[in-house]
Amino acid sequence: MTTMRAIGLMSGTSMDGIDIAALETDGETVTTRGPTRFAPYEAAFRRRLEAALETAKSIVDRRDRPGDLADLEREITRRHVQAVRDFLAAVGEEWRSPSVVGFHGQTVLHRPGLGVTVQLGDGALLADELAVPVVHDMRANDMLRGGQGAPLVPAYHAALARSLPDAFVAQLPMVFVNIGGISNITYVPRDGDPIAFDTGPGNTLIDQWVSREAGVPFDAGGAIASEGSVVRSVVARYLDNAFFAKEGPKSLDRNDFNLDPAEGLELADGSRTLAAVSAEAILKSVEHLPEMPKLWIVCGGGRKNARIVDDLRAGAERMRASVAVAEDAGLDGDATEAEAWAFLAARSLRGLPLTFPTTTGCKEPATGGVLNKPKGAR
Ligand SMILES: Nc1ncnc2c1ncn2[C@@H]1O[C@H](COP(=O)(O)OP(=O)(O)OP(=O)(O)O)[C@@H](O)[C@H]1O
Ligand SMILES: CC(=O)N[C@H]1[C@@H]2OC[C@@H](O2)[C@@H](O)[C@@H]1O[C@H](C)C(=O)O
Repeated sequence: MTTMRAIGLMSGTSMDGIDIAALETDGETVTTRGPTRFAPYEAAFRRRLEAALETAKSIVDRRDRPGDLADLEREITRRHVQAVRDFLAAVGEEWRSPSVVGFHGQTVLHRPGLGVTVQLGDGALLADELAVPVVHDMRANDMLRGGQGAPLVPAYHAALARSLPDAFVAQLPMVFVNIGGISNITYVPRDGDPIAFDTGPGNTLIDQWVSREAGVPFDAGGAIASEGSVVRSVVARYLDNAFFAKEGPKSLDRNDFNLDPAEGLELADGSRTLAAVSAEAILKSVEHLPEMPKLWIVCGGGRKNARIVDDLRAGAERMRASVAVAEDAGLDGDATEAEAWAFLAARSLRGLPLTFPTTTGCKEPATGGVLNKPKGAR
């Protein structure tokens, strides 16, 4: 199978902007990881996206677009068009004519129990504007086949794990951790399919906390948390949630956890405590794994919060495992999800499975995604 150049676009639950990454792949192995870029959302647009989560609660049919959601969908798509144009203008010649774009869109509602997941993003419009085939809506088919519709990044994590230098491959079974707005893990065994599930709140509670209490969008480096102490009773209240005892596959909506248990804490103690919640929620995942992982590789914006990573390291050490941030393994921890969407688009074009019974709970391995050919190619 010949390889293709693919672009992946991720606007995740942190709602901080659009991650863009290019990949050369055949959808099974990763030949080259290409250039990346981040197009941030300004504070006002982030607030509009947050408001959309409230509006989206009234959605019954996933095609419903109540309130301003139809306008917002066009605006999100327009921003992706611009982000890709800026990206293509900045990259080397060899990356300027991608074969396909994998488009995540913005999740505004995720209710796996009801079989509903909604990502705002108009794949046909993006394809027409860019004059490139676009694969979008990659979660829906998995849900139709009995899956959670998330996480989808495990197929890529598994391919990445096997592409790492020998010293890392020797540490299978390993776990990839993505600390985005929500955190999720992929357990990669020595043989067989990966096991994956969402593990709990990643940065979203920390972001909401410092935004409200200090007027900043995130706790850069974990500096605010570094001034505070962990309040164990609050961590215990968060971890008491029935979600953690549940076996995977399982997935979360951004609103499944909120700041209630942290109310009344002082700024720095709140940040430190929520960082501990993020780390401990991830570590608790071993209760649902067949074997202790030897290595945890940490991707996503949360790896830049030193307190989360410290807590992860301390917990992993107690389990005789080590923690590496993505860059220690030669990866780009900001781009992993966008790369995954490029990889999944390539898989979708080939009709390969995006999800597995062990990653989302689908009945059998399921492909997915909607292919939008640009005007003129239809
Ligand atoms: N320098 C930093 N220090 C601490 N935290 C950071 C830093 N930079 C980014 N972050 C955190 O990372 C978040 C963005 O992470 P990321 O882009 O991985 O999330 P996402 O893709 O939106 O989410 P998801 O994986 O849930 O879809 C920010 O909202 C912020 O909380
Ligand atoms: C419904 C939805 O958008 N879920 C996101 C979210 O952010 C992290 C976690 O929750 C994960 O399940 C998923 O994203 C990643 C990219 C995934 O599907 O693998």
